[in-house]
Amino acid sequence: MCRNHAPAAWAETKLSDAKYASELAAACEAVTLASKLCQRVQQQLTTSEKADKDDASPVTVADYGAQALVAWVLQRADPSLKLSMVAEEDSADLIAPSGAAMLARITQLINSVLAEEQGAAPLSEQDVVGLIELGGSQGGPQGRHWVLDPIDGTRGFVGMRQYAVCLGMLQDGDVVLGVLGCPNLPQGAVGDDDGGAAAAGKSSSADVGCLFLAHRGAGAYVAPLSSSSSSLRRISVRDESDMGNARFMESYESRHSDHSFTAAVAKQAGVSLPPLRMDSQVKYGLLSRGDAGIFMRFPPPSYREKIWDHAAGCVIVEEAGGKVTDASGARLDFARGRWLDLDGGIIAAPPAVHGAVLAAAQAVRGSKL
Ligand SMILES: Nc1ncnc2c1ncn2[C@@H]1O[C@H](COP(=O)(O)O)[C@@H](OP(=O)(O)O)[C@H]1O
Ligand SMILES: [Mg+2]
Repeated sequence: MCRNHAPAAWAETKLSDAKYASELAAACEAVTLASKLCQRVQQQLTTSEKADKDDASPVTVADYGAQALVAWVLQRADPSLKLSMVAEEDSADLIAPSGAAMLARITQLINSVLAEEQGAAPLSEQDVVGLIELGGSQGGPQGRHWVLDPIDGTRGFVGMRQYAVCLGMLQDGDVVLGVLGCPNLPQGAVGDDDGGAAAAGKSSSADVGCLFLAHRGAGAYVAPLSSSSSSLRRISVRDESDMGNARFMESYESRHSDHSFTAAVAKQAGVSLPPLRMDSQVKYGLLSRGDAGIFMRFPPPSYREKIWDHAAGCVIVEEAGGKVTDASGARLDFARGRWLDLDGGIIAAPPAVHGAVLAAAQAVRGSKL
């Protein structure tokens, strides 16, 4: 029996008596706690770590720490169930002799967050390894699997831009819950194109930090990350039929998504505003909140997408009234294991706009064959 109760802010919404309300409450608690750990690490990044974007250590500590905390909350919420979690990190590097110092650093960080935020007893290094190893599930079409990216947008995290803690719940092949913790995202509308760096610079201010959440059939919502249990707002995509006013979003990193291809698709579709480039699934949140009208992602052909990079964002967009497909128009299938095999790329937008962008993408693809 899941012990989490629906927060007070859900009272007037369809969430309060929704089928997976207690699981969603646990997911929100898990993502909020993991986001606090990430914020703590990001605020402590030294000048040299910020400057050297290839130094993986701070983001590695936060990645492992966030994964262990999410597993800790989910397991505590329902100790009677064996947790199945498909998550990005594994313990191999930590249990190797060379990982001893890193494991000690992660355990110390987790314990300081647990003591301050939960008043919980400290975990041992063994506990931490065990929690991280819970993320090794293969997922699949049957039963319940949690899907976690502990830090999506690792380059944004180190670059002091946008990143997100992303947690979805897959039930018999369908993603039924999604939660995104976005510590650097302003609560007000975002319209600039600096990759979110300006917002990250103000990350301690009260109006920065968002929690997006969705329950299949009960809507998509946003709350301030710091007070998500007391405040909630239903969100929906902005159906912009005038493509001249539509803004599209794509990856900040051009190696993750082909910027020249999306520029050609935008031109073909009649989109004239410049793109909004941001790291991570924050983009799905912005689409769901109506800050921008289109999301496009076209990775190199050899790249294989993973389910944790899209599961939470996808259900949030769909519950906000949007449509998410691959480049041939098929819905994303999260039930095939850890990988998300899809055709060409991802397009997300309100239904009418989606059709126009899909047609434009297919025309541009056709012209390049
Ligand atoms: N060469 C590549 N092509 C496409 N996606 C890539 C990539 N290398 C990494 N990624 C994925 O892109 C994600 C970030 O997406 P975005 O570009 O929207 O910020 C990364 O998530 P992580 O940061 O969790 O590793 C990673 O999974
Ligand atoms: Mg990711």
